[in-house]
Amino acid sequence: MTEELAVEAVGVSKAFGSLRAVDNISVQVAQGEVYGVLGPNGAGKTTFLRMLFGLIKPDSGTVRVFGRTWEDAGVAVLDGVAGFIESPKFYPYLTGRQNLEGLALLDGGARPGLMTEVLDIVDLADRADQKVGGYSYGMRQRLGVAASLLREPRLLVLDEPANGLDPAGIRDMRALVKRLAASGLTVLLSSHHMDEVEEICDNVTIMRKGTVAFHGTIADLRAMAPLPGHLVSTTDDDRALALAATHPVVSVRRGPDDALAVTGPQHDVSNYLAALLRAEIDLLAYTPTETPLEALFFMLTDDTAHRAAATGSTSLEGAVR
Ligand SMILES: Nc1ncnc2c1ncn2[C@@H]1O[C@H](COP(=O)(O)OP(=O)(O)OP(=O)(O)O)[C@@H](O)[C@H]1O
Repeated sequence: MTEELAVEAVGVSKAFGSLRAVDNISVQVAQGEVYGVLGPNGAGKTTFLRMLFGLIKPDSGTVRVFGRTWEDAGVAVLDGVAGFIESPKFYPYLTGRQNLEGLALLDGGARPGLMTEVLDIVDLADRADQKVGGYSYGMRQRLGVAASLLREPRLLVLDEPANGLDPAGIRDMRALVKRLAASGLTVLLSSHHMDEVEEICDNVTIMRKGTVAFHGTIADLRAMAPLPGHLVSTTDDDRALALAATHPVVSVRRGPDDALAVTGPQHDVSNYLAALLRAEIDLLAYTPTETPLEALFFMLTDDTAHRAAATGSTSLEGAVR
């Protein structure tokens, strides 16, 4: 017998007036996997997650969570599901532990030892008795995960958990999600960072303007990604261009800002750069442009504003491998 899916959304749509925020989305999340819903701002990720939690009702389509629909089971659909949409909210004048105790009480109490366990998991045991008002944004996000874990869920749903975090906060949040996944918990998270999804997810749905732009494994996604690109400045660009003829796998063209745009498999690019040095052409600057997966994300989602902000780059070159 095949195992019941954690989430099965079939042909789900939601419009706000004339805006089709989610347009015929189908997603299957298997138990035990980390599933990413990726897309730029306004792609429809939060609207989709809201429908899973029953916070809004789809106009059409079916959402099943562990086999149950809202129509059949009502709020019992959420048995075994926890998480947060947008940022979790806490009382700033209470400690982290007091906030969690209050939430546990509302849920009918937590089993002995659970509070300590969840504080340990989210790495807040040392700070649990300090007021939340003094917590960093990352600590509040982690406390939000702790609050979800108090329900001992089988499925954890996180809406952009790393949004607004500094690099250390992002690192801690990713490490936390990986720990939770390793413990067997199913995690469904939304993100607009390709690197986050690549690092922690098994499968991904990329959304663009309410629709699915890509759906598959991270390995499938990598296979579609364009080759890595670099901007290179040398002491003699004319000779560097001429030398490119002996490295046919590598594409070398004049790029923006007088740099040479060098594209190709990483190993061949390295060989080409070594050949430049042997020919006594020095490198003055060497800058990777967006990563191949970032480039693919921008291609799939047509997210030009985000892309310019993220990379300062204006063109995407390179063959599809
Ligand atoms: N309650 C609402 N009423 C009207 N429009 C809405 C409502 N909720 C969302 N939208 C619109 O639906 C679209 C999708 O929004 P949604 O928040 O789902 O996107 P998102 O992918 O989560 O974006 P973000 O990364 O910015 O959170 C947006 O254009 C948004 O303005």
